[in-house]
Amino acid sequence: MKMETEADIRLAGVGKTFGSGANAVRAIGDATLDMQRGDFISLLGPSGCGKTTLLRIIAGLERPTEGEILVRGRAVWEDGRRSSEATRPVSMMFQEARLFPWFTVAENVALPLRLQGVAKAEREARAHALCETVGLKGFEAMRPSALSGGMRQRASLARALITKPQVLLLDEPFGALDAMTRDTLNMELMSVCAEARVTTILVTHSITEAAFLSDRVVVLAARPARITEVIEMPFERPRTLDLQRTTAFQDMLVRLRSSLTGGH
Ligand SMILES: Nc1ncnc2c1ncn2[C@@H]1O[C@H](COP(=O)(O)OP(=O)(O)OP(=O)(O)O)[C@@H](O)[C@H]1O
Repeated sequence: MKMETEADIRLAGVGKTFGSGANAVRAIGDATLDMQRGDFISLLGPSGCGKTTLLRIIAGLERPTEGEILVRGRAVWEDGRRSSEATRPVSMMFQEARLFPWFTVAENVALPLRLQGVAKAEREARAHALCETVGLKGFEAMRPSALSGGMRQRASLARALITKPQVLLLDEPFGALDAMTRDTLNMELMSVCAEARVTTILVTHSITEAAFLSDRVVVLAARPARITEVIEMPFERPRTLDLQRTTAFQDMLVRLRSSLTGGH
């Protein structure tokens, strides 16, 4: 069912309890949030507070026990069933690259198109073009085992983008990489998302990363995840790494840290 709504993503009173009775784990309390097309938000919160669960619910990988999620006006879950129509424009990327070792880089990147039944020539052309966009030109024919961790995440990002998603969900995608590689990939991510006006939600443990990339940072309290504050990042775009050295940015980090620790 298509409902009229302004928001690109709408969370309305979303809650999730795993298990029942004495073994019940309340992972998410009552999450309500609207995102417009092209918004970039980060979810920041203590470890185990339910960030990944919230992302999985939006992607349709996990069923909420309460509330509703709309993507572009369509309910992700209806009568307990996932709507593949609602999740079609959604792509998700994980901390580990999850590439298939027996496929080449280009084959891995093209895989979602193969699953959609796109013809080989078009798959290859699009995979090669995207490999170039994410800095993997010349590596298309290699196996993932021949790539560095950063390059594997580039391939993983290309695979997430190949279906031209309108919504991108990122679960600490560069968390395992060194700081320099992470900065580079974050810059590229920001420009790709801005260019295609992709609505993006990033789960991160890094306050700096959240402040640098986002339009708004959603601060979550410890389990069950509850949104305690939504803070605007009023920095002009396009942003460069120099922004991180400014007083305004440093002040924002202090503000975010204080919000994360509940003002203590
Ligand atoms: N399938 C499941 N069954 C039972 N409990 C679960 C399940 N998945 C997650 N949980 C619990 O829900 C809570 C939230 O987990 P989640 O992975 O969403 O947190 P997180 O904020 O992403 O953690 P981190 O920052 O450490 O990655 C945790 O207590 C976790 O143990």
